[in-house]
Amino acid sequence: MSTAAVSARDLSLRFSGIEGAPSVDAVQGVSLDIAPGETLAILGEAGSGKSALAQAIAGLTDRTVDRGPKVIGGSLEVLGIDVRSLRRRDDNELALRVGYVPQDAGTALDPHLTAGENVAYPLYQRTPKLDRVEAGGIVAEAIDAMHLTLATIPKYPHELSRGQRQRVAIARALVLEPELLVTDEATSGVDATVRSTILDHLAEVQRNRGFAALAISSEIGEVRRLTDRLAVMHGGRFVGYGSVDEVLETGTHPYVRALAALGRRRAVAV
Ligand SMILES: Nc1ncnc2c1ncn2[C@@H]1O[C@H](COP(=O)(O)OP(=O)(O)OP(=O)(O)O)[C@@H](O)[C@H]1O
Repeated sequence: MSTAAVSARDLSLRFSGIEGAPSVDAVQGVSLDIAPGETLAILGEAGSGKSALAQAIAGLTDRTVDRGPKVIGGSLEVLGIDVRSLRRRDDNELALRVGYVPQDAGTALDPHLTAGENVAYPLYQRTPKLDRVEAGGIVAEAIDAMHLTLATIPKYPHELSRGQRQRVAIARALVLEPELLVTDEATSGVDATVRSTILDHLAEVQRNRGFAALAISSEIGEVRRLTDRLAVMHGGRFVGYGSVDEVLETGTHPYVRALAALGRRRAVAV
């Protein structure tokens, strides 16, 4: 039997407060499974703990990054690795196997590097002496997989549109051919048409490569395009978990009811 891509049991995460601020219990008692090749989408209002969960699943905790969330309870295994066992110095194994597209990833690209150099960055982290021609080929393929033209490669982030920057960030997250892709609102701030194109390209790459994915989204329509599996977060907890229809039809939490009503109104409008 193959190992689950992600397995969390009763997981709780806390941010320690900085400069005297109180700590924040961002995630409380969450359990979830993602099988190899499967996608789980997460919906929830601002501040419900989605990003904290995404960070921990990407292996970014207080042990590996500054101001990362601390696992304070339960367990979290990602690609067979106990996230609690990661250390700053040896966290590379997960970093190289999990692609992470953080919130506002496009804005987080290095402004001093071209799009191509941004995408190549993880390749050189893994293999510092990688042949430049080989790296160029891999970068071109990654750019092309997100349906960006090769003319994008020498451009700097400020010369690209927001949608193009998001796609460069996704290409960068995919360049090492990760076994798991974690996206934190990969299409936020991008207009509806471009959003739809990006989702199609992502789905295409996933079909071809078969990686598992955790996709944080802010929109039920987007979730339906990505997957049939949904978790809904509210106040750090899961208030719905299962197939999209099952969650929306049987969920009793007011936030889930509101989501279901919104979905119905949209369906009527279409
Ligand atoms: N680095 C941090 N240090 C302290 N508290 C944090 C940190 N990051 C997030 N928080 C707090 O943890 C809680 C959960 O935040 P999180 O970003 O995970 O929510 P979210 O659902 O992703 O929200 P959004 O959609 O706004 O990003 C919030 O109360 C937030 O203010």
